[in-house]
Amino acid sequence: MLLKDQSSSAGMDYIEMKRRGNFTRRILFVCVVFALLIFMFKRPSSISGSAKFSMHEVGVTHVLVTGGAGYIGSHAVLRLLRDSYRVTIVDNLSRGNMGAVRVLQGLYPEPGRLQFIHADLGDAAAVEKIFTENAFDAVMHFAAVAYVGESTSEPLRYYHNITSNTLLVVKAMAARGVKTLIYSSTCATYGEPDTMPITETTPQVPINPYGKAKKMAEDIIIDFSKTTDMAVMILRYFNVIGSDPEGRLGEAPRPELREQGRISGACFDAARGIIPGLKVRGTDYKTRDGTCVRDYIDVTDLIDAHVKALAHSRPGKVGIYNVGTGKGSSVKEFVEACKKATGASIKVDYLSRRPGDYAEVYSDPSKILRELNWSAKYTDLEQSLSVAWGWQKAHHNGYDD
Ligand SMILES: O=c1ccn([C@@H]2O[C@H](COP(=O)(O)OP(=O)(O)O[C@H]3OC[C@@H](O)[C@H](O)[C@H]3O)[C@@H](O)[C@H]2O)c(=O)[nH]1
Repeated sequence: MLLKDQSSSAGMDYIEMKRRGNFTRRILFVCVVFALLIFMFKRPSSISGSAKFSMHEVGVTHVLVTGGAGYIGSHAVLRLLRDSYRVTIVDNLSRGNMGAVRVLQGLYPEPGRLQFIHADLGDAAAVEKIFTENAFDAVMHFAAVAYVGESTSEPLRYYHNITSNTLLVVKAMAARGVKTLIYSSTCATYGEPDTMPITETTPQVPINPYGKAKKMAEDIIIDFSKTTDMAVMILRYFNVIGSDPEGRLGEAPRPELREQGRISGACFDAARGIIPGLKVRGTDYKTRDGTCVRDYIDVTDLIDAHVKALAHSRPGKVGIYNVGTGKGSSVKEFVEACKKATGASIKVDYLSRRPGDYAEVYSDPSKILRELNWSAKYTDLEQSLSVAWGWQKAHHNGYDD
């Protein structure tokens, strides 16, 4: 009986152990499945990224940079190459500089790292060919004419170059299944808002053809993105200044466009004595000193925002961000900072208002901080201008030196 009881108890123990073993295996199996599900959902898809992964790690290696020979585009190419991306530049060299491309080629001579294509984005056949012959993972679309004053005297050039060319780029991307677009937009799309600072939900009421053309390009991109799983990031830049802190690249506007040019170029030209003095356009605005107020953002910070935008882009999602410092400086304050940075006594002439200008714009950059963990680091105007002046002094004739 005892024996029987013992054997029966041993049998019971064996059954109990087996039951517990099965139970443990089941729990383990459920845990493994659960862990796998968490891993799959947390892992970014091949095109999108996350804060932890660079786009390169998750699969984006080849970026098309339109306007990569230009001031902002060339700085973007430098950063992308530094971060191990493959880059193709397409530029019609109407405003950009082959000299900038040569600098980049010299820094990254390895075959396959940097390709340059001389083409106009208004040439539909050329654009189609570029997209057919290359497999791009993402496009950073910088190429554009970008002078507010010029846009009022040559509006058709602006609608063609900005709006129509963007349409062709987006069409080509759609045809070839390129799923990530980082678009260079502008604070000029807001026009002259009643309240400051400008948030991304501030109504866009552009007052010059430049701002209107960019707003239309934004609309094209946003409407198209609703019909696809394209990942879109629209960055609305404020006023870009500065240059590569290592002095490899700079801003070299076309000499023939001097009269149309931006305040930074005009200040440097005046400091170098290339032009007799700086023309300040408008002193009767309702601002603290009567001159226009702008939010000056360093190009190094701006490009960092692009890299973060690329990393955070998600299929089927459109992200819209202001890229600025959140601080406004008047033209007079800008000129004072430029005088200190260059050590030159810049002669200033005060003229009437420039057509298309708005009195005051500065950004609320809190959305981009919150969502992309980006904020401007180089917020000292004089410091940014000193860095840019370093390149300007060494390149009296731009990239031709
Ligand atoms: O020679 C000059 C140039 C400019 N200015 C003034 O300086 C201020 C800034 O003008 P800029 O031309 O440098 O810049 P804007 O504000 O017109 O547009 C700029 O910022 C937004 C970007 O998207 C545009 O591409 C860029 O041109 C304006 O008040 C303008 O009238 C001068 O007083 N003299």
